[in-house]
Amino acid sequence: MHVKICGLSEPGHVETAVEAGADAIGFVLTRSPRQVTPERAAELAALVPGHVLTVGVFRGEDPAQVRAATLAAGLRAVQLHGHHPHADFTALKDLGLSLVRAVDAEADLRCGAYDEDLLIVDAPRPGSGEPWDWAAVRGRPSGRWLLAGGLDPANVATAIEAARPWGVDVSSGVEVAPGVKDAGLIRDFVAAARGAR
Ligand SMILES: O=C(O)c1ccccc1N[C@@H]1O[C@H](COP(=O)(O)O)[C@@H](O)[C@H]1O
Repeated sequence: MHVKICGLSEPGHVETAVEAGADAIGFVLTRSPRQVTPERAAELAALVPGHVLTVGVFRGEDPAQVRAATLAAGLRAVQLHGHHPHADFTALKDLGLSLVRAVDAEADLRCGAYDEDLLIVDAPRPGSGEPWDWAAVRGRPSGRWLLAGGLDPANVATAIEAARPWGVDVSSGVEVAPGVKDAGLIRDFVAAARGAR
């Protein structure tokens, strides 16, 4: 089970996520209570070992803005939220980074349909912490895909059982307030996701 912890902004929480065994760590580079500057993301990404993927999270920015921020932060993957056209992914292909397409359940759920390397199937409002009907997508996405949206340490095993994803992604569910992560919740989330059947 691939586990991504998203929206980190403090060095201690990055270290906690790495120690807990996260496979990917997301830095939000778009408007959000979790937004960090590319310079801050670069400082935080420097704490992440090579086996853990560092991801820049965007929503609504054009490819030129995404390119500039991702390169400034030195990240290894780009996550585009919303209904970006195929051309936006094509425009970023030459970066040689992993491309992640993050959409709601109404979108095309074939991983790779937009030349992306990884698909995230998320709630209609990304980063809101709102649970949704995870079981509704069971069997629909193809390829490597992460389930996101309203997951937390207490419900992630149920969500995995319901949707059968390749991995999971969380932001709000490991926080005590919007944008304020909690080390214990990060550890609990990784352990619960890994322990799920
Ligand atoms: O986390 C954010 O603030 C955010 C903002 C804008 C776009 C995406 C964002 N995060 C992504 O949303 C889901 C997690 O949502 P939740 O808070 O756990 O319900 C995940 O894909 C994050 O990468």
